[in-house]
Parts: sequence; C-alpha cells; structure tokens
Amino acid sequence: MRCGYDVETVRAAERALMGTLPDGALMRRAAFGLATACADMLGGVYGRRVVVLAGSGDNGGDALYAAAALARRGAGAVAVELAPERTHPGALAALRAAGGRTVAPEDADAVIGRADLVLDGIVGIGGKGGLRPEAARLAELARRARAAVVAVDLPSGIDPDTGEVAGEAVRADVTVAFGAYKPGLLIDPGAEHVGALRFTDIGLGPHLPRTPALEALQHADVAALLPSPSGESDKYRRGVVGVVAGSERYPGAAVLAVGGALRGGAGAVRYVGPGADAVIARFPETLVSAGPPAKAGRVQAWVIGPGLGDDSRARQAVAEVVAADVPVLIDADALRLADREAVRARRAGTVLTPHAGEAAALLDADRGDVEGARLAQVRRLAEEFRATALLKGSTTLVAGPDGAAVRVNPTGSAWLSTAGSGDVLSGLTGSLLAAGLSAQDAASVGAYLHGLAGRDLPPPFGAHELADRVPLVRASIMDSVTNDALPRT
Ligand SMILES: NC(=O)C1=CN([C@@H]2O[C@H](COP(=O)(O)OP(=O)(O)OC[C@H]3O[C@@H](n4cnc5c(N)ncnc54)[C@H](OP(=O)(O)O)[C@@H]3O)[C@@H](O)[C@H]2O)[C@@H](O)CC1
Ligand SMILES: [K+]
Repeated sequence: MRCGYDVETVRAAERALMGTLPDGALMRRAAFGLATACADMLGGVYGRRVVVLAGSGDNGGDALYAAAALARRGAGAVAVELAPERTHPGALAALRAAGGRTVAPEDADAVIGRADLVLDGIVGIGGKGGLRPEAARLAELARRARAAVVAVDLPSGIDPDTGEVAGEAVRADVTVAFGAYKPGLLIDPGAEHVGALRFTDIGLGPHLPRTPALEALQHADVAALLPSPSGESDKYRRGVVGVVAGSERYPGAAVLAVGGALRGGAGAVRYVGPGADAVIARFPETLVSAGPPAKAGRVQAWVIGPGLGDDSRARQAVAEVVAADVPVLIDADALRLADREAVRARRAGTVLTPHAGEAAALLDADRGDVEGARLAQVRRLAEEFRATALLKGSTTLVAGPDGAAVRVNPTGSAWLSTAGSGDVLSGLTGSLLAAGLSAQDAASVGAYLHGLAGRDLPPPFGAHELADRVPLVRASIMDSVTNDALPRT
C-alpha cells in the first residue's frame, strides 16, 4: 500500500523525529536522496548545468544542499534566489563553497534556458495558495526550457493535502518525496504535475500514524483482497450478481455491465431489463428475467443504472433495488433516480459511481469545482449519502462513509474514458460486492483491475475488450505476487 499523509501529520512526525537527531540531520538525508535522484536522471554529473529555483524555506534548503553535492562532483550550479535576504544560510554557504553562484529572478531567463537540470525548490509543504507572481514566472520558464525538471518534495504550486492547483504550477519530470507521500502527489490535477514519483526515506515511518489520509493499493494488496474460488465453491459462494441495466435505446450498456460482472468472477449473473435478447446473444450463461428486480430471485449484490433511462419501469426498479438488503452499486441514470433518504437509510453496503458531471449534479456544484477539488468532493458525497463513493477520473477516488482513508486508484489512464467503460466497471465491481468484499474494497479493487485492463490493451480499444481483459490482468497480479514470494535461488 502506498500511503499519503497530510501536512499536519507530516509536521508532527518530523518534530518527533527531529527531537532524537542532531540539527540538520533530516535535511542532509533529504538532500542526499535528492542529489542521487538528480545524478540518476542526468546519467552523469560532471560538466552538467544545474539551476536551483530557491525559495526561502527548507524546501529551498534541500535543493541548495543537493546542488552543492552535484557541484562537488563537477556540475556547474546556479541558484535563482526568490528572496535573497532569507535564503537558507547554511545551504547557500554550502553551494558557494562548492563553487556555485547565485542570480536574481530577473536574470533567471538565460540560465534556465541553458540548464540541463532545473531543481524546483521554490516551495514544499509550507506553500500557501497559488504561486506568487515571481514564482509562477519561474515555473513557466522551467516548463518551457529543454532542461529536465526535478521537483523537491512536491511540484511547487500544487496543494500538498488535496492536489488542487490554483494557477501556474511546476511540471516535473521527476518528483522526489521526502519521508511520506503527500495526498496531492497522488490526486489530479496535482498528480499530473508530478512526473515519475520517487521516494527518499528519512526515517519518519515510525512516527507516522497507522491510518493515512489516502491509500493507493498495489498488486500485493489487490491479490490479498481478491476472492479465489476454493474446491467447495458453488455459484452462490462466488456470488450471484443482479444487473439492472440497458433500455430499448441502450441495450449495449446491459451487455457491457453483464460482461464486467462475468469476467469479474461472478458465479452467475441475473439480468433484469429490456436488453435480454442482446445479453443472451453475447452471454448465453446469463439468467434473464422479465419481471421487476424484486421478483428476479436470489442475488448477493445488485448493480443498477447503466443505460437504464428514466421511464416509470426504471424508477420502480431503482426504488426496489435501493430497498434490497444486499449490497448495491448505483451508477449512471440510477444516480439521478435514487432517493437520497432511501440510500442514506440502507444498511448493506452501497457504492455510488459518478463521473465528475454526475457528482456535480448530486452535490449541486459545478463540474469544474468537482474536478478541481476531487478529494473534498468525494468525501462530501460519501458523507451526504452515507455510502461509498467512487469518483471516476484519471485518478479515481474511493471514499467510505466512515472517515477511513480515501483510496486513490493508481492504474488509471486517459484511454479508459471511452464509451461503455463505466458500464464494465459497474459490473466488475458488482461481482466483487457479490463475492463478499466490503463496499470500499470492491470499489477500489474494481477500479484497479479496470485500470490495469485498460493499460494492458493497445489503444484505442472498445469497452467490451476491457471486460475480456480482466481475467488476464487478474492472473498477472496473482503471478507477480506468487513469484515475489518464491525464495530466490
Ligand atoms: N517534513 C520533513 O520531515 C522534512 C521537510 N523538509 C523540507 O522542508 C520543506 C518544508 O519547509 P518549510 O516549512 O520551510 O516550508 P517551504 O515548503 O520551504 O515553504 C516556505 C517558503 O515558501 C514561500 N511560500 C509560501 N507560499 C508561497 C506561494 N504561494 N508562492 C511562493 N512562495 C510561497 C514562503 O515565503 P514566505 O511566506 O516566508 O514569504 C517560504 O519562503 C519540505 O517540503 C521539505 O522540502 C526536509 O528538509 C527534511 C524533512
Ligand atoms: K518544490
């Protein structure tokens, strides 16, 4: 699990650790990790031109110490001082002792234009609000330059706690995070600015709390959560999923949701709705029923919404499913049709899966407000509906109603936003709910597998291919974890 901790928590851990160490030890650890990452990135240090964008806080200090280390190995180092009278004195002295020089921001254009590497030490976790004009100008110069950009702790201009970006922010090729990941490194729009994310351990680990603000699953976590059928499994143990999706107008949504559920490992799928012919033609193993959901027979979880429409049949089906006492996933049209109070009153797990536009409608907000503040908005959704909310996007977020860590999906890609992709995700997540995963586990594992399937396919691809790919990515996760566990010979 990759964990993100907010600034307040990181500061507290830092204080606890500092009390046990000599002065400056943490900054030396950070700068050493940073210099190593820069040397790797440059593929050699001697003769390279390094420019430090140096703010007056410790973030600038880290950058200056790292540049001093590179200068001692033969790099040319120049620091652009944003507030010369307040630049970290020890770090500046180290840079000068190593042969580095300084320039004022107004003379930065030429040195940045010639640089091989720009180190962004403008601001780290001490940043407040959008970048000030002079800092914003330097960030823009760095973006336009041919130099590689390495961000110190985080790209300046992104909010460390939320990933929000107000105005200009540094766009990094590599970001070297110290001691702990901050949520803003993992959530868009901040995450888009991070480039390759590297981690330097400075010893904060024992001082961090058990529950982070944010978690990102990795292969081993997903492997541990995925149900695997045992010798005694029958279809009910693997889980029967009920799918209420599709309409005369959109029968394809039914096929995609059923496909997602079958490929996700459901023991059986019951389909309810007007797309039965299309579903049977593609998946003859589906149990179709013509009546309403309440008469469809036993299921362990319901998926409702993709391509459903909003006629009276659809409204009635949503009301019945929301009233069921098994886990329910509510998507697409059903998000609009579900009664908020009825959802809040549910006792079994509930997963809502809106994209930003649907989330905005549910929260009575603008789509842009949702895109720009994804973490706050997914938490709000979970609280207001007392449900697990999965907010789709390039960094899909999953929040539970209980205030536990929000999960961020690390496997997303832009190619996933293709027609019908969400229908597959709904069916897939429904199969995990039916297999007994908690709402938050089902939603985050569903997003993980769905994202990996998208990365595994040569783009462009159709949504039906995503479903077909799920068994393969699932097998590759299991293989990688089993191989890691084998003793090395
Ligand atoms: N945590 C740890 O364990 C460790 C942390 N370490 C490092 O310390 C960093 C935190 O350092 P920090 O606390 O000194 O703050 P920092 O990020 O340098 O920012 C302050 C500067 O930013 C400026 N500034 C503010 N807002 C701004 C804006 N919008 N636009 C422009 N400027 C703005 C502000 O200006 P001022 O308000 O003072 O005028 C001041 O100059 C952390 O990220 C990591 O790199 C490591 O060394 C080792 C262990
Ligand atoms: K920075």
